[in-house]
Order: sequence, then structure tokens, then C-alpha cells
Amino acid sequence: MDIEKKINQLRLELQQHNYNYYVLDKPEVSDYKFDMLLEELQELEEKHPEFKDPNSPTQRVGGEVTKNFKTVQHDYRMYSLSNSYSKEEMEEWEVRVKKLADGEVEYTCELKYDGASISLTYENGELLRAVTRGDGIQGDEVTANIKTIKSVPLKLKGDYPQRFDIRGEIVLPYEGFAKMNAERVEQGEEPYANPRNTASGSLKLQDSAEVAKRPLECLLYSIVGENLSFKTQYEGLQKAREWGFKVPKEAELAKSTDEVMNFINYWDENRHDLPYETDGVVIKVNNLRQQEELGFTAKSPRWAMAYKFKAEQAETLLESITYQVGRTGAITPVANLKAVQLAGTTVKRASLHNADQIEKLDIREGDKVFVEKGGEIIPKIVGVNFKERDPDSKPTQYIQNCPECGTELVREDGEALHYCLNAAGCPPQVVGRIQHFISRKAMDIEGLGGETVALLVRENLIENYADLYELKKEQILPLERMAEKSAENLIAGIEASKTVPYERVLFALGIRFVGETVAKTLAKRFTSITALENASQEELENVNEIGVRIAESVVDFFGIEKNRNLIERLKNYGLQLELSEEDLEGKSDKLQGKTFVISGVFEKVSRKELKKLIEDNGGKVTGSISGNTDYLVAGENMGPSKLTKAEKLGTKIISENEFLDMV
Ligand SMILES: NC(=O)c1ccc[n+]([C@@H]2O[C@H](COP(=O)([O-])OP(=O)(O)OC[C@H]3O[C@@H](n4cnc5c(N)ncnc54)[C@H](O)[C@@H]3O)[C@@H](O)[C@H]2O)c1
Ligand SMILES: [Zn+2]
Repeated sequence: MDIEKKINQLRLELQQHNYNYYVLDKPEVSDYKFDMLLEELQELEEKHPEFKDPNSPTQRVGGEVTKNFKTVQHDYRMYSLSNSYSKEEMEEWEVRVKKLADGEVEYTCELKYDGASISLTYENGELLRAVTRGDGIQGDEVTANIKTIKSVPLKLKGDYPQRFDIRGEIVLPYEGFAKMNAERVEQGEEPYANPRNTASGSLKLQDSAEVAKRPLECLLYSIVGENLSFKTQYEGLQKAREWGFKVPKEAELAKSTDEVMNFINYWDENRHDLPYETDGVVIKVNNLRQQEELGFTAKSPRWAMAYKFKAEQAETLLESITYQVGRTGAITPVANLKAVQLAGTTVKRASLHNADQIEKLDIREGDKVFVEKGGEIIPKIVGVNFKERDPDSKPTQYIQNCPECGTELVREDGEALHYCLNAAGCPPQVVGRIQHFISRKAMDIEGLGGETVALLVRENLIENYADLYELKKEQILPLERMAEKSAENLIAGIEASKTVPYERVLFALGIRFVGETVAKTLAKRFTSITALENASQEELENVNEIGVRIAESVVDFFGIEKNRNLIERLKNYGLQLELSEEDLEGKSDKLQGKTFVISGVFEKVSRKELKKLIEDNGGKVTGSISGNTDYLVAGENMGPSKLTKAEKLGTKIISENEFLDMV
């Protein structure tokens, strides 16, 4: 094939992947595949310097600036890193370093955090701005979003320089990521793919209040500026820690490639114990004077090298596909695999998400499949080894009937999942709903666990959650593993749950798409279950954050007589099905549907009180002004940028007194 054509084709392909990855946060190929394509291009360009192009993906940092934020030029360029995958490559790098740098060379070994890069500028000890890497020369100013991250210090301690940039990575720790996904699944939405893309996507959200809800972390690793008071990278890390930054403590000094390899091998094995994702380690020449001698290529520093861990992939046999029925009747396909070692654990099952996913990847029983472990606890199948496919295998037929009760499955337009609608008679749904009802974030019934619920249903002692409130000690005592004391505890726990507040009862009812947050929102707007029951689809949709799907689901729920009877019974047992007097005090829906931004300081109320006033009266407070903002409440010393933006967008600007008059 024509070399020039091949080179151009690779460049175009890589540009598209860069765009998917950095701008859309939705990569379509694995990082490993991307790195291999880039390497292929690099080799071709080296062999054929006549086709050199300064705009080639080998010569440029991959990101871009977006149009949604102010574009800011970096005081100091932000670079990418050169990659290596083996000890040999590390040794070759050491040879090059020693040729260019004067004197003994020492290295700092750091973890390579997998998130989105950020540059923070501090002036006189205060955070001035936060800018994404962008194309390395200029990036997006996302200060308002970064300020919501608790580990980013707004004011520094100690002997910091007058002005400097500090670089780091915004990451989403596994735990927070799993929590966010659990909530999304609960609300019937597709889970996020992995922590890296979710962290990166979070920075680009327009509403800082949304960003604040995400458990992001900012890990710092490098200081740049004039007249710095330290002479090595390692000291720089220590200084940053002293000034108040979050600098992970794993970094170590190494004197040779052998010592570097020890660090690499240790973390290749043990990185799964870290709370966040890492995709390798970064080795840096420790001495800053030597760093200066070494300088930069067009794309990366010569004084640093990333060593990438091998992709966490394994190939194994897909023995069978089975289907699970959740408490809402949602069907999840599960891949049962021949046991295989992956990322330090034995994997036997993988998620297949839904029918589309199976069809898209053409996954079939008996296939050899590639399994990957991202941020999720359950690994996923990312592809099929088609070379090994049995020529007689047939495409997977998604089930049409519920595996538990035989009812025909339904998949509504626009829904990713199939559902079994036999809510009342499908055993896992019956048990699942009661298990959800008693769970910690719902009614939190002490002395009663999921297993016992299943047992009570099996023994025909309960059929639904209302039945719990009629249970007698004498009925449960004969059950397996039930003693006098545990039976008493169980009954007492059920009794105690009668004081659980309305919003949690609402969540406990298990209405499809009504997760914890939605339940809170609904309880605020419809302060009793009767009000909610009488709400029309339209009234529901008019509530902030309540979309068509949720509204429909609520209306459907109350449209079913059985559900209304259950609620009637819960009322009679004395559960909290409306907001208490205390909660209601000072509340109204005067500001319903209005969005506010608060700026500056106020005379009569604190910012916190102001925020509460807005929310208590049905309004919403966000961090930054956008086209959706109705009012800017302006106090003393308001930020000039907010004012300009409000004026530009025609947002109504009101004073403290004008606001107080409104409520
Ligand atoms: N799958 C895809 O479609 C796709 C597309 C584009 C890029 N990618 C992935 O992204 C990589 C390229 O991204 P890149 O240019 O950001 O390079 P990189 O991620 O390989 O390395 C540079 C980045 O590492 C980060 N980093 C983390 N810890 C660090 C530390 N301790 N010290 C210094 N830097 C640290 C910094 O943000 C820095 O910008 C590719 O190797 C590929 O794996 C994938
Ligand atoms: Zn069923």
C-alpha cells in the first residue's frame, strides 16, 4: 500500500479517537489499541521523514478546547508523556537521559493517576483559576467546577511562591463511582462506562451544583513557576503537601532502572488496593536543573517517561448466558464464564448490560470472549475472538419470557432493558421489593435482613411490605435460625420503622425511577402521599429534575389499585406518609420552577440562609449563570464576571431586599 496514504489514514483515525476520548468522553477503542495505532504511525513517520507534519497526532497533545467555557492560555505549556511498556524501553530511555544530562541521575517514581489533567494557578496563596489541558497551549477555564472539589485548597498554608501553577489529575475514586452508578441504575439510566471518562465529563458540566454532587478528587504531582524554592521533583511534592495539596504518598526515589523496575512491579501487582484507578507509573528525572538540560520534544518532556501497565484483559470461554430479574422487573443478562484470573481476582461472571449490547458485539454462547475490568466491580465483555468461533454457532436469541414466572417480556420504545410486568406474581420481584423496602437507605429495619425476607415470603407469612406490619412473634419463632431474642428484635425493628420520615418511605415504596434523590425532590413538592397520588402527569413534569419517564412511572404506580390499597394500609399502621409540621414550617412553592444564582455577601441573611430560603420555597440554587438561570441575587462585592455574564444573558438581577420581598 502507498505509504503516504497509510500515514494519512492512521492520522485521521487517531484524530477521530482523540476527539471521542477527549471531547465526547466516549472512546470507541481500548487505550491499548489506541497506543498501538499511535506507535504504528510513529514508526512510519520515523522511517519516512518526508511525510512529516507538525499537526500529526504524534506531534501534538491530544485534547482540544471546547466552546462551552472561556479559553485560557497556559502560562507554561502542558505536555503529554512518552510511553513505554517494557524494561528494555526503560533502559533505552535511561541511556538517552544520561547522554544529555550532566552528573548522577536520580528518579522520582510516581503513580500515573487515570483521570483528566488540570492546571491550577495560585496567586498570593489563593486559587486564581483552574484550566483543563486542552491542546496543551490553551484550555477551558473550569474554576467554578474545580472549586466544588473538597480536596482543592482555596487558600494555602506555609511558604508558597507568590504565583505558580500546580498540575494534577482529577479522578473519581472507585467507591464514589460505584455509588453514582448504583443511583443511575436505580433511576433506570445506563451506568457510566468508567471512572476516567466520568471524571473528565464532570469537569465539562455547565452546572457546578451538579459537579459538587460527584465525589471527585484532585491529586497533584507537579509545580511550575519562577524562582521556586526547591531543587528536585521529590522536594516539590513535599512542598505541595505542606501548602495543603493532596499529594499521594506512594512516590519514591530511585537511583537506577533496577530500582525503578522494583517500584513498577510492586504497583503493577498492588494497584488494585488503591482507592482510584491508575494506568501506570511516571518516572521523572529528579533534579530540576537536569530537567532543564533535557527539555521537551514537541509533545512531551524528555525528562519523564510513563510506564503503562498492561491492559486488564483476559480471554475465556462464555459457557452460557442467563437472565436475572430485578425488583422492578428489569431483566439483566449475565455471562457465565469459565473461571479466569483478571486483575488479581477470579472472574466467573460478567455483565452483558442489555439486548442491544449482545447484538452489537454479536456475543454467543460457546464463544471465546475478551473480558475487561474497568472501574466496575463486575467485569464486562468487550469483544469476541471471532477467529475461534464455532462455524455452527447461531446468533443469540434474547429471551422473550420471564425466566422466573414465564410472563412475556416487554421492552418499551427508547428503553434499553426488557421488563417482566408481572409485579405481583413474579417471585424475585415480590422478594426484591420487600428487600428494597427494608434496606438501609429506605426503612432501615433493624433485625431484618434480605435472607429473612426471602424466607418469610417462602413460608407464605408475607406477600408485600405492608404485611410486615402484621407479623406476630409467634408466627416467626418456628422459622429456621429464629430465637426468642431475634424474633423480638425483628418485631421491634418493624415497629420502630414507623417513625422513618416521609421522603424515605416514598423511596422505600420502590416506584420505578424514584431513587433517593428523586424521592426527596417529590416529597418537597408534594408534601403528602395524597398530594402525590393526586398529582397529574403535567404537574409532576413541571417539577425541577422530574422528567417524563419519572412522571409517567409515578402516575402508573398510583393507577394500580393494589398499590393504592398497600398505601392505605401503611397509613393505617401509622407510617409517615406526609411531611411533619416541623418540616413544613416556613415552606412554600412560591419559587417553584425558578433557578437562582447567589453572589457576593449579604446584610440581613447569610448565604447559607439565603440558599435555604430559596430551596424551602421550591426554588433551585446553582453555582454558575447559564441560560437557565432566572435570577441573580446580588450582594456586596459580587464577582464582576458573574455580573457581566448575567447582563449578557439578560438574567434578572435582584438585590437582597427584593428577594426577601419575593418570599
Ligand atoms: N481509547 C481511545 O480512543 C483513546 C484516545 C485518545 C487517548 N487515549 C489514551 O490516552 C493516552 C494519551 O493521553 P495523554 O496524552 O493524556 O497521555 P497519557 O495519559 O499517557 O500521559 C500524560 C498524562 O498523564 C497524567 N498523569 C497522571 N499521573 C501523572 C503523574 N504522576 N505525573 C505526570 N503526569 C501524570 C497527566 O494528566 C498527563 O497529562 C493514550 O496513551 C491512550 O491510552 C485513548
Ligand atoms: Zn417474571
